[in-house]
Amino acid sequence: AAETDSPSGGRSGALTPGPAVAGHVQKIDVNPPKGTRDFPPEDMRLRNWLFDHFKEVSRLHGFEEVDFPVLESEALFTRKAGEEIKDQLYCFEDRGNRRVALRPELTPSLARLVIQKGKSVSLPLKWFTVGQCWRYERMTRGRRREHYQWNMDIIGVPGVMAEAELISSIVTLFKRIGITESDVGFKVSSRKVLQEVLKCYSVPENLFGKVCVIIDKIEKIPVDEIKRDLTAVGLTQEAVQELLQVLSVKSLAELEERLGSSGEAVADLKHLFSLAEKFGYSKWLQFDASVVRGLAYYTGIVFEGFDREGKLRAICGGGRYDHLFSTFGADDIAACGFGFGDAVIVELLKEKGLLPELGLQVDNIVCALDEDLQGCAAMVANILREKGQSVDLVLESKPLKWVFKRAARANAERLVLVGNSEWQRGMVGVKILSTGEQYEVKLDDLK
Ligand SMILES: Nc1ccc(Br)nc1
Repeated sequence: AAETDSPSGGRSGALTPGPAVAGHVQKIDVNPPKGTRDFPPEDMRLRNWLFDHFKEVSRLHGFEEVDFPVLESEALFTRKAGEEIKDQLYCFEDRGNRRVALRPELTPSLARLVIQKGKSVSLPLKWFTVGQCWRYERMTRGRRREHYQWNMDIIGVPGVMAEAELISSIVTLFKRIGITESDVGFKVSSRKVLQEVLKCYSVPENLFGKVCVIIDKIEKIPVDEIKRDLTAVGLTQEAVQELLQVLSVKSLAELEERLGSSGEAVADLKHLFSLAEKFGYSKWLQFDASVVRGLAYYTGIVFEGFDREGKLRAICGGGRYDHLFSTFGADDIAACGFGFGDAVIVELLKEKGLLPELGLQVDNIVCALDEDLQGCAAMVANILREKGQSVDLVLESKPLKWVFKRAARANAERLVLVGNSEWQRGMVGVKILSTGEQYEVKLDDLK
């Protein structure tokens, strides 16, 4: 039966456990909650491989790691701009009657911590985190409800060197995992383009976020719906027309013709593209006036990483958010950042045949040949572990055939066998599994 959320919040369907029948326990549903994932060892190795690259790139760029609770006050995310992220908030009332939410994104938590730290931290801040983010979406669309996001943020730098540095970080990541500029690119624009157009039509500043959120849907819903939604928030037909035209501008030169050279939008974008030359990633960037991103708080440069074959959703996205802090009642601080999810990138690596082969790897299997030598085997394991060697210690009596099979599965370097006669002479048996070479070695010489 199709899985649907029943009003009671339970789930109907073939696998849902029924009530315990008197005398025996009904088998539980061993799958994780709808829209969530387990990470069994082979998936966890891939996740760690990816996250280790995230963290190494952040370290290379001089960023400090931070973290926040996955549970936040709902107030952090209740922006009134019609964002999808708010419609899908995984929120509830806790036992203390507090409105809380599983975070749908990391930037508001980061802003909260920066405000909390206040003058005790010196700007600029370069902070990064990798954290799980949540959304509650009716499973009718069968989409995931959680993913992990790598975020890097620069707080306190108003100039576009900050955005250039963030894009440099992402390019570095792509290169490390074998993705090139022929596989992906970055669409770059600035929300100041929209701001300058809206200003010409005397559209009140407080509508800016809403207009951007509507326009972000331009490739997802019919243009007539976009026009209707823009009109509904109070834009005139002329303003709507001009907005849609400026979004179809094909080059920075054409944008400059349209908006003039004196505006910040053109200046910022020209500066960013010239910095891209210096950073060496010009080939990765393209101006695309239609990029606005779907988060209400962006105020300047926005960018998103895309796959050139056009098969996948955006790989990453980010931009400048210079007024987020004042929405939390604090003084504004110039800021920019990006989010990079753990799902689309893995789909891209699969497409490109770039998934790494990450088998279990252990240095030694240590095995007692007799039940009463288990303690001696533990001593051997200890000696090796103190030398930094990984040891899979066989914990119960097993036939040698089983031990060899486990050693092969663990891709072990060597097998260390603790036998009675050898032990009496202070020796253990060693077998190098790659060559079959076999020898005895004194315990003290084991390394
Ligand atoms: N914001 C958000 C959270 C979780 C997933 Br899956 N996608 C987007």
